Amino acid sequence: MINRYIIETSKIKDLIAEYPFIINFFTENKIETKGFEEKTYIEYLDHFTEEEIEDWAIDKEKLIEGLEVYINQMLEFLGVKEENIVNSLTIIAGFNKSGEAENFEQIKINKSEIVSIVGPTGSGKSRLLADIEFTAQKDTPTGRSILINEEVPDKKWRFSSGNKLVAQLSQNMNFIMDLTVREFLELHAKSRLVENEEEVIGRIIEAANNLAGEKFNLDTHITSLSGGQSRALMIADTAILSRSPIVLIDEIENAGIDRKKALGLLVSEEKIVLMATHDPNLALIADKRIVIKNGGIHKVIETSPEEKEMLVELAKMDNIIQNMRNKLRLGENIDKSFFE
Ligand SMILES: Nc1ncnc2c1ncn2[C@@H]1O[C@H](COP(=O)(O)OP(=O)(O)OP(=O)(O)O)[C@@H](O)[C@H]1O
Repeated sequence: MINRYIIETSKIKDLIAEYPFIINFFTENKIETKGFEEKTYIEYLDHFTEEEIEDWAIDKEKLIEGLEVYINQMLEFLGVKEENIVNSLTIIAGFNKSGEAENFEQIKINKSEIVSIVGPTGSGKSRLLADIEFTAQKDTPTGRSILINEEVPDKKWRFSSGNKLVAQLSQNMNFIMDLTVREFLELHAKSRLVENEEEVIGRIIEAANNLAGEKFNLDTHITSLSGGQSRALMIADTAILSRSPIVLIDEIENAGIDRKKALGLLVSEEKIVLMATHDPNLALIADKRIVIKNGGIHKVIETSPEEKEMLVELAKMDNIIQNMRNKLRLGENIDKSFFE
């Protein structure tokens, strides 16, 4: 929570760095802070002449109080009450399936980082995700421990349902109830006590349509969404509405959505993203990849500059394939011009 003291004493540039969304408040209230970055908000408000205050009906007290309320409401909405902020997740080594110590001491993953998890079938990728979800403390088959913000996490993460540490996005989204997209999102928004429900629902449907190939709207029934559309909806819902600071994704390669945009959306909401994937397009977007072998973390590879460079070529290849797919879908013929 922010209080009046912080607003009165912080420089405008520090307020913007800490609470970037206040730019919206400034714009809405026609507050032009350019040139005043080094001043406090109060100093800015004090620079107006009596005449200007009268002409523009500037209500200083209202603008100070308004900013305080705005910041606190946004923090509440974004789920960043102080105690819920997760800046880092640390995995402390345990043992592989043969009982040998894992090949590392600890791995720290920071907010807004993407980490991919690779390894053969049955090697223990899901086990690692489960350790994180359960915030293991040497009490799972791997003997690993998980730290949050470099400390043994509060038990609330394990047991509270509305305040989960981890949101899981899995390959199969089976909707049981036949609701419209709007009813479905309203249910979620209500259970998460969102105040500006309409606005949030609007943002989610827009983000989801940005990810999905074919558009859908709020009156579409969720049971009639295609696989790609429902996944896009779940990703947008998780990114925007979920308070869980950590998102685990299980194989989104065949999802029929714009996967890169989906990752971008999740990361822009300051979440830690761990995803099991073997798709080079995604695995190389990650900052690191954890390689699992025989139940243990075998090594951690930092994505190299060369690999990052290859993403450009990979994106072109991916585009060619996507275009071919679209043509096929539309019943057209494919020719070699795709490779030119
Ligand atoms: N370090 C470990 N010690 C003991 N058992 C382990 C360890 N790691 C994984 N296991 C067990 O091995 C089995 C397979 O692991 P898991 O399901 O996590 O594999 P996976 O890599 O997710 O496989 P898939 O790619 O098929 O989904 C599980 O029963 C899991 O509990």
